[in-house]
Amino acid sequence: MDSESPGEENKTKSKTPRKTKESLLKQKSPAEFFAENKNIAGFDNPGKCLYTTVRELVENSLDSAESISELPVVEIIIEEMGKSKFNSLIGLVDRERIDAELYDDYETDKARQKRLAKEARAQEIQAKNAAHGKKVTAASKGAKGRGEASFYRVTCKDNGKGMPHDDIPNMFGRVLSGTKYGLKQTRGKFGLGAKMALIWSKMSTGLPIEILSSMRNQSYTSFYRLDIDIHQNIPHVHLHEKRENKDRWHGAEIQVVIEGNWTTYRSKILHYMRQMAVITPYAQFLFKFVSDAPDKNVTIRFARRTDVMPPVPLETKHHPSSVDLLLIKRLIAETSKQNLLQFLQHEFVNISKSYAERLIGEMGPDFSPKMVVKSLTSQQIVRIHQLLRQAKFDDPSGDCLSPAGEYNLRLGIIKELHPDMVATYSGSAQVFEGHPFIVEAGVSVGGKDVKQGLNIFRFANRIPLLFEQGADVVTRTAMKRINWNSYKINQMQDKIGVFVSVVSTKIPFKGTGKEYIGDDITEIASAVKYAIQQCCVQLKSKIVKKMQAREQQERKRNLSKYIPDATGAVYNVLKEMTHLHASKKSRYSDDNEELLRKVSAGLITKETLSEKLAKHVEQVDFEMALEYATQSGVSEEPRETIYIQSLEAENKAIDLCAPFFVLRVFQ
Ligand SMILES: Nc1ncnc2c1ncn2[C@@H]1O[C@H](COP(=O)(O)OP(=O)(O)OP(=O)(O)O)[C@@H](O)[C@H]1O
Repeated sequence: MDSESPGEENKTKSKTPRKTKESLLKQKSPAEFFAENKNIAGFDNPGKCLYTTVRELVENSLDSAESISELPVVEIIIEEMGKSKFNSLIGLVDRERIDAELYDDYETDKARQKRLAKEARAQEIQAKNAAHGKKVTAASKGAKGRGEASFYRVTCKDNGKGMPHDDIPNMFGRVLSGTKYGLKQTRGKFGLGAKMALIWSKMSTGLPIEILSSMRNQSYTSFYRLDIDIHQNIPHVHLHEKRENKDRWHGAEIQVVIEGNWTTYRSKILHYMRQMAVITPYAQFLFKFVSDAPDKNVTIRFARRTDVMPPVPLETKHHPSSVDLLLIKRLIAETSKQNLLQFLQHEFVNISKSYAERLIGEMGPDFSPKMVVKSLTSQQIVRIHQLLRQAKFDDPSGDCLSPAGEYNLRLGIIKELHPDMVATYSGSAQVFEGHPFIVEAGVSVGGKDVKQGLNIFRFANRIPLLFEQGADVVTRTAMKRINWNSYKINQMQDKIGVFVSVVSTKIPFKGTGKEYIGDDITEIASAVKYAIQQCCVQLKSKIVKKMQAREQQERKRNLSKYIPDATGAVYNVLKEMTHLHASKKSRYSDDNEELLRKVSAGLITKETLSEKLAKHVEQVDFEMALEYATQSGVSEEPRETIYIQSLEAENKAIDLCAPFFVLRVFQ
């Protein structure tokens, strides 16, 4: 019963306390919960909703193509719709404002004058700043009303696996349903993303989602237009049909119309796409933003840069030390194995037959290898759980994971930042709560459009993470736990790029928005620190060599600087000596006499002295460079490959051929 009748309320008032509305027991469906708390899934405001919708659709597309080892081709189109276009889409007639004062953005004439004057002043300051080369910030726009919503049709098309016809309604219309709950490295996990896009579309435009999909070798495509019943968390299908699939296309095309804000989230969306292209260089992306104002249109094609895909991540079994009571019960309910021995051996990783027998022996007299696993009592299951938590097991292997790979990471960094130097490192698999994980890192110094200080790029299961940077384990480690100075890197002045990619069967994201990995997991924090440090060690030796080369150049420059003065002084002394010698005021040894004769004959001049000294500096410098190169094993000089041809019998000459010359050596 929802509420009591007023009459009854009055009657009971004095006797029993009134039952308030809040104290009535109610239930909420998961869809209702997420609709009311959409921020925890990354749907905070219209701008962020547009960003997260794009993200969820793109990540589903990549998961889908990779699951069938298809090089991904993903097209994402955001079509901006003015209010009129949107209204005509839903069959609503545009209305002129009659009562202007009713509106949130209404301004009196006086207020308008005031605002315009303020804007003019701001523009003047901007112009002055620009003239003085100072940074110009975007001028604030005129007052904008709350109600001025922008609508966008977001379409994402891929060449992935597609979906079985009958599963589509639940995949898109039932919150917390998906195919990625297994123990496997995937971008998606919660069974929520696509549904949140639909819930937001329902909340902001009232429009359903449209899905076109076909699986490999399927003669038809499935078309669905569907909605979600938020209160019951069930799909509500408006239309579904099977259409002819002449081209045998496979993949999915999802279309949703939502409220958004391109202006505020444009740069985030483009950054996301760019970073996704960096970490997924084997995918081809076409991104389009289409507006009524053609100058706002954006088309970016992120070309495929390699045909080599990382291996497909494999589904793995649970590690015995990571399971809880609920999970053990579920595994027992779902297992096809008959007895306890088979169950332990086959439903977990790292339990061999002999180890399973030892474990069963340890469980106590109530247990035997042959006992029927489905007949275990609750107490017995608790005993199993206790033992699994205490016993020793080998760590899970990282073979089921699919890291980006050092090659891809390096490729991405070079493409993104064009750095002066870069180092990468790929760690071995480690474990957190029974889940294997791998950390890869890259650190770069210098580059184009890179700001001074730390520029951090984070990836988790090959998803770029753009929000909540401050609390993330990578940011904290890079800022607080790396002593950049000790690697000859200046944390404040150098342009440092830090790229870290973590892959795992379970990424411990904080929140369902998949925005960041917390800093409280020691295993991950220390692996991240180690990976960054390994890159820094490599960079340090490069930096030291560069510094030595620079010092050497400096020394040469300094020595050369004094050549004119030094030769001038020496030549003046020689001139003086020549005079003294000629006037017989001084006598010199034979060697010196010869020298003085050359000076008076004009064979030794200021110029010849200077030439000789310059040659000497050159020689000393060359010898030092050689010594340095032999010591450090580097040759900074450009090399030219030359090829030796076979000896010719007649003239016994060898031709050394380079692209620009041939050197013939006679014997
Ligand atoms: N483009 C697609 N191609 C094939 N299957 C898809 C596609 N998009 C969604 N799906 C299917 O729909 C399911 C639900 O997708 P949804 O985005 O709601 O959740 P998820 O990707 O499983 O997890 P998460 O909420 O973490 O993203 C997926 O598990 C997948 O099976």
